Amino acid sequence: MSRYDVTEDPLCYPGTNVLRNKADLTNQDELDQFEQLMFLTRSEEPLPEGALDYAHYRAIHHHFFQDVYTWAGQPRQVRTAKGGNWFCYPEYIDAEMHRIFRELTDENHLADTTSPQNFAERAAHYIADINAVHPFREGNGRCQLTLLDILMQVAGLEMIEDNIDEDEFMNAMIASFAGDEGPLVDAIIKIAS
Ligand SMILES: Nc1ncnc2c1ncn2[C@@H]1O[C@H](COP(=O)(O)OP(=O)(O)OP(=O)(O)O)[C@@H](O)[C@H]1O
Repeated sequence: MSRYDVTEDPLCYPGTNVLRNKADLTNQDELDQFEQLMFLTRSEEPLPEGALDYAHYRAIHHHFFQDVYTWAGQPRQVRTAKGGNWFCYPEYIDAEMHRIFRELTDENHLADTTSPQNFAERAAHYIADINAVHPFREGNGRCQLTLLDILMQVAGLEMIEDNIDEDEFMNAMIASFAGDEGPLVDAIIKIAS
C-alpha cells in the first residue's frame, strides 16, 4: 500500500494520488483501511481455482480487490515506479507475465524442488520477476505473497506467517530489482517449513 510514483493517472481522483474506488473514498488513509478490510475479508474465502497461470494470477487479484476497484484483476495501463525503480511498461506487461508463468509451468510450479533452499532459490527468482513487472496498479505485494504461499503448498512446504518480516521482504524485493536475489532467498527460507 505504499505510494507510487506515477505518470498521469486517470484512475485517480483529479488532482490527487488517491485511486478512484467503489466506496468513493477520497482520503488516502480511509481508502487504505477500507482496502485492507476488504482484502482480509476476501482472504477468508477460498481462492479462485485455476491453472497457476497468468489468468489465475489475475483472478486472484480480482478476488481480493473486487470490492474496492472496478479494474481488479486487470493489468495497469500507466507507468509506475517505487523508490525510483520503474516497473515494466504497461504495453509489455501481458507478454512478460505470460512468459514468467510459462517458465513456472515448465518447472512444474516448483513441485519438484528438492529442499527448502532449492525451493527458495527458484521461488525468489519468480517472485522477483513478477515484482519487476508489477502487473497491477495496486495490490502487487499481497498477490505476490499469496502466490508464494500457493507455490509452497505445491512443493509440500508450509508458510510460517508469523516469521514474515515486512521490512526484510521489502528490502529483499528492492535488492532483487537491482539483480541480487540473495536476500529474497533468505527471507523465503525463514518462512518455509
Ligand atoms: N523501491 C522498490 N523497488 C522494487 N520493489 C518495491 C519497491 N518498494 C516496494 N516494492 C515492492 O512492491 C510490492 C508492493 O506493491 P503494491 O504496493 O502494489 O502492493 P500492495 O499489496 O498494495 O502493498 P503491500 O505489499 O505494501 O501490502 C512489494 O512486493 C514491495 O516489496
